[in-house]
Amino acid sequence: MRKIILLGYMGCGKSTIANKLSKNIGIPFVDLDKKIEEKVNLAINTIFEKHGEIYFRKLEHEVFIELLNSPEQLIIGLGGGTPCYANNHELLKSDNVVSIYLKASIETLFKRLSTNKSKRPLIANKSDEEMKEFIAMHLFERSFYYNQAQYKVVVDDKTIDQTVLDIIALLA
Ligand SMILES: Nc1ncnc2c1ncn2[C@@H]1O[C@H](COP(=O)(O)OP(=O)(O)OP(=O)(O)O)[C@@H](O)[C@H]1O
Ligand SMILES: O=C(O)C1=C[C@@H](O)[C@@H](O)[C@H](O)C1
Ligand SMILES: [Mg+2]
Repeated sequence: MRKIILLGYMGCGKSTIANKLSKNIGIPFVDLDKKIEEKVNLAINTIFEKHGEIYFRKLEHEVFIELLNSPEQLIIGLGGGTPCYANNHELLKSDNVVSIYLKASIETLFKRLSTNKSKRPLIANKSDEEMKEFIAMHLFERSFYYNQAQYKVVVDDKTIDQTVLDIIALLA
């Protein structure tokens, strides 16, 4: 069954948008980060601390494949780094997959992340200045992978509902 995949940088709104989209179109939403946490019964932060990022990326790949192979129709919200590791970007073009990059500017990401960074291990300990610099560099490095998505929706200056409507228009 078809999978609708939302991807993009931390804070671009994958979980928020996917939740609302799920309610609007009646397709269940699964958040990859949450699935990973459930599988090993540890928070993402703890997985990074205890086992390191390489372990996390292997787990992330495995759980992503499991979700893609599940028989149900699903909306899948990826983790911010998912497309950038383990050739996951190639899976964005699989049969029965609609992949959508939620594209946010550095300013939008900075605004959204600065109020809520403690659960995001890659930025949790950075000052505002360091964070801005980090987002700019990291987004640049990752853009190649994000741009492998089939569709792109710009989210800057849009409400949650506007972005959801843009996605519904793409799916029609
Ligand atoms: N117009 C908007 N669209 C989406 N999210 C918004 C919007 N305005 C504010 N936000 C806020 O941006 C924050 C980041 O959103 P969210 O957690 O959904 O991002 P994410 O892409 O799932 O991040 P992560 O990769 O870290 O899981 C949330 O606090 C959300 O409420
Ligand atoms: O951008 C990233 O690499 C990450 C984003 C989050 O969704 C989590 O998957 C984790 O914190 C790593
Ligand atoms: Mg999320």
